Amino acid sequence: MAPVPISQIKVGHIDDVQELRKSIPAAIPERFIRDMAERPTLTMETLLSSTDIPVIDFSQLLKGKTDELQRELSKLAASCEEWGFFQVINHGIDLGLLESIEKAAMDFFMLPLEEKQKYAMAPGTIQGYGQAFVFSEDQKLDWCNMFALGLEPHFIRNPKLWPTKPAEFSDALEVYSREIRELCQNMLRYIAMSLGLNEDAFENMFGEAVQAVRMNYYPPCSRPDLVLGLSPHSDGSALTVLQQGRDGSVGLQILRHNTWVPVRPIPNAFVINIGDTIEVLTNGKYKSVEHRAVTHKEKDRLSIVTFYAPSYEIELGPMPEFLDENNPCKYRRYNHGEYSRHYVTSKLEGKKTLDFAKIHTNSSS
Ligand SMILES: O=C(O)CCC(=O)C(=O)O
Ligand SMILES: [Fe+2]
Repeated sequence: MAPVPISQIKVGHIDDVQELRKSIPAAIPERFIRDMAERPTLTMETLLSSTDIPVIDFSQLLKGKTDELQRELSKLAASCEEWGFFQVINHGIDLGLLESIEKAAMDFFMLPLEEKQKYAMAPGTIQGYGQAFVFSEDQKLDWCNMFALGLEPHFIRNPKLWPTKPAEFSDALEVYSREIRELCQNMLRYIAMSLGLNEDAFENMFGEAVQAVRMNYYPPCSRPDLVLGLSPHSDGSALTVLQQGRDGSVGLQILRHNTWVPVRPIPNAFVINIGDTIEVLTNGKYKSVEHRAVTHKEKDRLSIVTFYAPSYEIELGPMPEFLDENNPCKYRRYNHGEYSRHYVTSKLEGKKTLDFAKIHTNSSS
């Protein structure tokens, strides 16, 4: 998340969805109502019939040079190639930490609006409380309140946006983000191995990696069939780690073979997905898959999302290992800081942000 000073943006009035829900529970202002083509289908049938995203057992990856490791690496390769998403179980992160960050996030969202607005996200920026990615008055809004903070390296932090309430918030976030950083580093090592690369290939390339967190709170919505919790997008990161609140609704959906597939949460597991950076580096072998969030009539939902990305300074493009006569180069080389800036100054619109790097050939779509 590069700091982007944008002054001339007119976003119009943005209703706070929690306040809307409290004052007029049935109201859905026009700006939240999606065009027909974007409205979600939310049948029980979809939920029951769809295949679950793959599950990776992290404890199997830790097994050194064994058959178990090889099996799990093959599963990881297939998950990244065919799904772009997987859930990670037995990740070894203390469950107490997951609970404490969930509580801190939830307690923050439950504070009075005046308190949360002390940390308001300025229009066109992406840190603080509010709705990110809104750049015009006619843009549709998401049924979501967000609270986002830059974490690493420290220069991306804005200390004024770190809340003093709840009192445990900052400490919980510090401890949590250290553990998640390590998980990201480990996962990138295994992802490199699953590609037949040197295990340090990504870490060596990334420099001092950028890490940010976004907490998304989706209150219940009286017409979940008309709105989206979060617009379709791919992540601008290398890797994203998502923790879902306990007892929340099923809300995350991924686009697979042109169908929106719900991700059913496994208790205490993380959902991990490939971001745009890995798609570019692998020349599209591993894909950053489009996803969105939907809302629920009675239940609310919380997600705590960590984005892990290369340092802004690095230049990247497809690695030579993924190029040959059958696999022509699909992306140009670019500076990652520039891509980050492009990402955070564009509205969420499917995989459109990656057009920034795509080389358009006659045969490519
Ligand atoms: O809340 C979710 O499940 C999706 C969140 C997400 O995709 C994001 O924050 O980038
Ligand atoms: Fe996302």
